[in-house]
Amino acid sequence: MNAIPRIAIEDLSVSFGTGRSRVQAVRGVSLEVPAGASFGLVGESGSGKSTILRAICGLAPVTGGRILIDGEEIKGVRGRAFAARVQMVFQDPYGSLHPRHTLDRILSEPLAIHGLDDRDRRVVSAMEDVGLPASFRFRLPHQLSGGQRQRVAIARALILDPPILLLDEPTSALDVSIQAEVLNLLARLRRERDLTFLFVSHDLAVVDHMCERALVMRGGEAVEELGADALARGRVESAYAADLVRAAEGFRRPSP
Ligand SMILES: Nc1ncnc2c1ncn2[C@@H]1O[C@H](COP(=O)(O)OP(=O)(O)OP(=O)(O)O)[C@@H](O)[C@H]1O
Repeated sequence: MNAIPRIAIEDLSVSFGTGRSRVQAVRGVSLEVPAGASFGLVGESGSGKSTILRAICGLAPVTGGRILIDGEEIKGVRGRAFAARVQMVFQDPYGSLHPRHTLDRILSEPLAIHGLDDRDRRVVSAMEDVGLPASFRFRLPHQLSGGQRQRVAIARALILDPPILLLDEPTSALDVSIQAEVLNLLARLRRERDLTFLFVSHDLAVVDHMCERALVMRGGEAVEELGADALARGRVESAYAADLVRAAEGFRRPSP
């Protein structure tokens, strides 16, 4: 069984700036995510996790390596076809939602851009899928709680029915009591829609809950790849990954 991975990253390098201010954010990182899998990127702040997601979206200066989606190399400006296949959910839903646009407008816009009809039905059904009441349809982002805003961001990411979600610390800005709800929502949506996740978190406990495999990153480099067994039992090889395991201890796992 040598199925083509949904996402493949080969020897990826990303550098910001030039000369003495040059920062090499990602150094020769490779990974493969099969269709329907959830793959974690875990590591301390500044280790290059978000930069990998941005590079996939064409938002970071790639200096080496390749990015492939379903075996096809992705290069240059990402257009509509890419948006229909890959969507990103950011840490801060407040920053990523237009403050003066109602939920209706936020969710309708991608449908209009992609020329999809039946917008009323699609908007209502997208809200339902993420547990938002239909009565919220004409509210503005500031009239919602943090968790509800992140549900809107997830609904917007899924409205074009993409097979891939890139999730950048999607629950880190939320109250601890809300984090588990949003993680469980994401896990349910993945199961129901057979989505593929590339999931960034600094917290190994969250990655353990959400992912079957993960890459531990530090200083832009891949330190160690962890399989399900290593994630579940904290069986890691490097001292750095062991530190992440210790930091994750004590986290109460969200109930499934
Ligand atoms: N636009 C940019 N310009 C210059 N340097 C950048 C830029 N974006 C990221 N970097 C640098 O690249 C490195 C990796 O950052 P990145 O955001 O990918 O890390 P991270 O692991 O996602 O951490 P965090 O969780 O804090 O975002 C850091 O040294 C960061 O300062």
